[in-house]
Amino acid sequence: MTAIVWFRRDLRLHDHAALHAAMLTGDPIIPVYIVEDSLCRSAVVGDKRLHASFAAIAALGDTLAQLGGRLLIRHGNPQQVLCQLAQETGAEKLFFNRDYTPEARKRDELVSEVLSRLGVFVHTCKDLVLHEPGEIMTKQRTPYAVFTPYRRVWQTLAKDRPFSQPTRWNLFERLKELASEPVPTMEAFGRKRPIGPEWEMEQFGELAARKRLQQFLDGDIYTYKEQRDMPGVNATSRLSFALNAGTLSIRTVYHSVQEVLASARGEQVTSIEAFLTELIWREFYQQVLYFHPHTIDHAYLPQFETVAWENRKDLFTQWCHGETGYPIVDAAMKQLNETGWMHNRLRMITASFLTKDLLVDWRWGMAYFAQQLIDFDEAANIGGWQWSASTGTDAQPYFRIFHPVTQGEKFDPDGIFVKKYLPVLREVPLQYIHKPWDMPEHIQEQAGCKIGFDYPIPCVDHAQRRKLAMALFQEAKDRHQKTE
Ligand SMILES: Cc1cc2nc3c(=O)[nH]c(=O)nc-3n(C[C@H](O)[C@H](O)[C@H](O)COP(=O)(O)OP(=O)(O)OC[C@H]3O[C@@H](n4cnc5c(N)ncnc54)[C@H](O)[C@@H]3O)c2cc1C
Repeated sequence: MTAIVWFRRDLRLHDHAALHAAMLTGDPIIPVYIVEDSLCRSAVVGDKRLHASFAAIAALGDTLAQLGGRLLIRHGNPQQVLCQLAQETGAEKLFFNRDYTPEARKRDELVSEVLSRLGVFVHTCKDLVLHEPGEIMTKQRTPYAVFTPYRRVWQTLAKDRPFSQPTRWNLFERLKELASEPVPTMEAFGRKRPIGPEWEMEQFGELAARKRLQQFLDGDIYTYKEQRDMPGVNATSRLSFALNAGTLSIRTVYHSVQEVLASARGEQVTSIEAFLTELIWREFYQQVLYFHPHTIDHAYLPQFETVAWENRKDLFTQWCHGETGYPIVDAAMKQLNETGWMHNRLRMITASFLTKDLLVDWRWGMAYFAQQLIDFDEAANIGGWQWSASTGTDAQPYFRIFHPVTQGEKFDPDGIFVKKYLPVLREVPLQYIHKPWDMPEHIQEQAGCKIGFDYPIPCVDHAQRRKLAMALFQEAKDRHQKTE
């Protein structure tokens, strides 16, 4: 018998549930990745995000080649590709790891149905999370909508251990004879490849992910709690791409952290626990989306579905380009546009600013993040946006609105982050760094930064917009109450 292992958001060989399950059968294995061309051509996926995925696929292909194997690459719709591969090779089993987004579930159900009809045994595994949607429910068997009680239950449950590595790779012997496309390239899809050492292919593979985890465990995890909100310090794990592309498994991360925790003392323990809490948020949002698929483009809280957003295109464009005149917002958007990643505190600040200061619909910002982020994860992105826009589960209340100046002063007190991404502000004295419009003219001259010329005048007045935002939310709430 032969088993196909379909790689998707799990681009690694270590601690891979579906691969492990397939190996246990003792059957020779055909590893395959299916490229969905329409997605690679779609503007919904930006160049940086696409490049990072291609690089992770290439790294997996290289590792398999070093083992004397090969990653088959095929293009097309998954059920057709997999049916054809099963017929071509006589494979009677298909293994893959479960994914929980509405689109992925639809695709996987179809694949399972079509292949089962062909007589192929379809085996799916838990791999993306430690606890799947449905494993943690309230006493009334409803999904949790509030994080803290969800977290409490999550913490009490036993966790799967990482899977052991096979000592011998039993790969399909005619693997090299099977037709395979080359690893997809940016050029093939008419895309621009980002340039610079940080974009080298090896930065995105399994090996790089394991190194990043080790570095984090050797240092920043011990100070995570006090430094995690400071974008200038850059002390978070930066594991989000690896966890979403699956170049690293969540079991490996969790159990490695547990080992570090076992020998930690005092403040270190609180810090490590704060990091673990973030991993729980990741799973919390997976189950929110699973049970509330409409939150993909509708507010979780129905009372805020009809907020009368202004949706001014000019303001949205200024936000996308980092030209709002508020340094912490602009520097954050530059970080996103240049690196494909943004610090969590800044994701909250920019999302709050777009929705509550610019009064632009959260769905616009969410789509922009989805295009730009290399660590894009549908559930986390929806969760983060709806939290910031006050429309989601356990969200920031709509009347608690981030002040873009005080957020900057609190979380980038030395202006290190702002100066890094907005070099035009480098000579601006610290007292003005988060409100450069307050600089007297002679200081603007000394700093080489004329407001309105070298750096924009704020595009809106925060105090006014805050009042307007609160009124719009209140109106939506009142409208909803009347219709109930
Ligand atoms: C508006 C908005 C949009 C977001 N979009 C995404 C997204 O598309 N993809 C994504 O992975 N995260 C998203 N997040 C969550 C968070 O910002 C990132 O996971 C985090 O910044 C990644 O950096 P890190 O790996 O250094 O995080 P760390 O602080 O080191 O956290 C470790 C891991 O925990 C998980 N995590 C941390 N914070 C959150 C969170 N708030 N929600 C869910 N999981 C979390 C991630 O997997 C992360 O890698 C979003 C947050 C907001 C506010």
